[in-house]
Amino acid sequence: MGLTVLSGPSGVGKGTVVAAVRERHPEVWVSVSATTRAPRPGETDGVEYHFVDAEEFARMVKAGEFVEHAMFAGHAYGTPRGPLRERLAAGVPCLLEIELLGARQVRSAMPDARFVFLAPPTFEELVRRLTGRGTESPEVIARRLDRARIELAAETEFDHVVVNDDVRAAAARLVALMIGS
Ligand SMILES: Nc1ncnc2c1ncn2[C@@H]1O[C@H](COP(=O)(O)OP(=O)(O)OP(=O)(O)O)[C@@H](O)[C@H]1O
Ligand SMILES: Nc1nc2c(ncn2[C@@H]2O[C@H](COP(=O)(O)O)[C@@H](O)[C@H]2O)c(=O)[nH]1
Repeated sequence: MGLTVLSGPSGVGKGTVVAAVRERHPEVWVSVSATTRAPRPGETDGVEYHFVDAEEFARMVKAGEFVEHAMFAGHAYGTPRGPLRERLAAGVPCLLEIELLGARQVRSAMPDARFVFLAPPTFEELVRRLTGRGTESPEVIARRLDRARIELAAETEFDHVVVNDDVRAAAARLVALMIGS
């Protein structure tokens, strides 16, 4: 139980696997991060993210409102502290979907958390997924793939590796690690 951190390169399918977990396991609470990036079509403020501007993000950092925060491909992302603290205190299984630098910060602050790396079946498949999603420009895709190489090299820092070959199977493996079912 407690806190699980899910990381993995951009486009591997973290959001898709987390959505599958939520569908079948409403008892799992998923943190909603703050970000300075613009919403993608179909994203709603307060659902996928709290979309904030750089000034508000800086204020939140200064006020100590984040458990962790990091820059990723030109935008800031952070995990709000208050909601996570409340759910953990209530004994709710909590899930953070965050990139590598944030995961390392959580590892330092909360070493008892469980750290899971979501890996692609192959690098070529990762490129196909990221490109096929169609949400980023070629320049942003290139930045995210540069970062993906760094993230993939850090796989061994994690307690568990789940390969996202099939969404339902990967979600089931993640839940089994989180709550043992
Ligand atoms: N197991 C899978 N097989 C095939 N396609 C997948 C699989 N999992 C996810 N995808 C597809 O890959 C694309 C990227 O998935 P998703 O947006 O969930 O990735 P992500 O890791 O959350 O990315 P980011 O970190 O950039 O937000 C989506 O188009 C999604 O439908
Ligand atoms: N360190 C953090 N990383 C986060 C957080 N929320 C999301 N993320 C990660 O950022 C990248 C890009 O996300 P995208 O939605 O723009 O594709 C991805 O790896 C997310 O997991 C956070 O609060 N802190």
